Amino acid sequence: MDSQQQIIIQQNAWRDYLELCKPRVVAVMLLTAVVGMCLATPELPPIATVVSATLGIGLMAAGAAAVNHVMDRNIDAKMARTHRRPLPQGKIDATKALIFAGMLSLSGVVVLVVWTNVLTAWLTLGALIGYAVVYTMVLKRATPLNIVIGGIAGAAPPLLGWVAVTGRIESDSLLLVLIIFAWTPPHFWALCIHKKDDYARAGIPMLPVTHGEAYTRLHIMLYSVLMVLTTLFPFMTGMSGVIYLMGVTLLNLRFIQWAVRVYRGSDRAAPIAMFWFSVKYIMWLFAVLLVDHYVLGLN
Ligand code: HEM
Ligand SMILES: CC(C)=CCC/C(C)=C/CC/C(C)=C/COP(=O)(O)OP(=O)(O)O
Repeated sequence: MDSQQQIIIQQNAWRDYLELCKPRVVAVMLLTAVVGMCLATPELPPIATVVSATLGIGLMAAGAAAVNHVMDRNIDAKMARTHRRPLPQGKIDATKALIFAGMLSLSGVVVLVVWTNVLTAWLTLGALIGYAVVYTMVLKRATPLNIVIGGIAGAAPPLLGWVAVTGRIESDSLLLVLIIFAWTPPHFWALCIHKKDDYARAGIPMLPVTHGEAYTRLHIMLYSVLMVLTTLFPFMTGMSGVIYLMGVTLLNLRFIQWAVRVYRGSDRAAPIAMFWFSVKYIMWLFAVLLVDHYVLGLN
């Protein structure tokens, strides 16, 4: 093998390791964490805290994602959506991936303990265990309520960002957690309807597999309404102002429109379109929270 071929293989190996980190999901989580940091204080949060907390939370979230790739490698091999991942393809073996996950997670803990604060490190460790162990190893395989409960881990980043800045758990930060917590079931179940056969083949008890599509569509609708209600809390408590209210109302109208289309069930493309909209929705919602915070300077 010549040196050029070796370089190409090494470049591809890095791409595989990056894939273990679920970089796009983690990036959006970090957006919600940074917004948590910004909303925690009327001034700009200290830049050193923003850097260390983003790095630490990012490393630990990536570590959790890599553990998920290891634990789910046999399931992933059976699903069309995931069978090309590095572990099912044999591009990375499980031991190496686990060492990689351990290194990411440990360096994340060190960054948070040394440069952020210990409470943030503990809470992020809780989220890591919540996703990598409680959701991935237990709930995902056990109950169709897996993502309702497991969603707490994915919803944690705004709290983690907030605590990084203040050192305390404050009630306003929990409102942001609540929004992502209520958003997660419609986000995931929409995809799940589209990928129902995949999950059935892999023997994973996701809601459309265990309770059928109609039941799942109804629950997407119910959780969407619940989510819309939770998005009003930041305005009702005075944490955010009218810019947020106007922005989130537009987003909510579109979300409910998608939920209705999915609920009706006649448009086969609606669930996957709703899933992709849900990703844009959560990014825009946190962007609007940020704009509102700095333009209106309410808290
Ligand atoms: C336990 C809770 C959650 C579950 C079960 C879940 C499930 C999923 C699944 C199965 C995908 C498809 C991944 C793929 O095909 O690679 C996905 C994509 C995505 N999720 Fe979630 N999700 C959860 C929480 C979150 C949270 C909290 C966020 C961000 C705040 C998020 C952001 C995203 C993004 C950005 C994508 C698109 C990734 C891409 O571009 O490929 N998810 N989610
Ligand atoms: C420390 C911290 C903030 C931890 C959160 C970690 C994290 C990356 C959560 C991601 C949520 C997610 C994409 C779940 C899907 O898992 P799945 O196994 O159901 O989906 P898959 O089939 O695509 O792997």
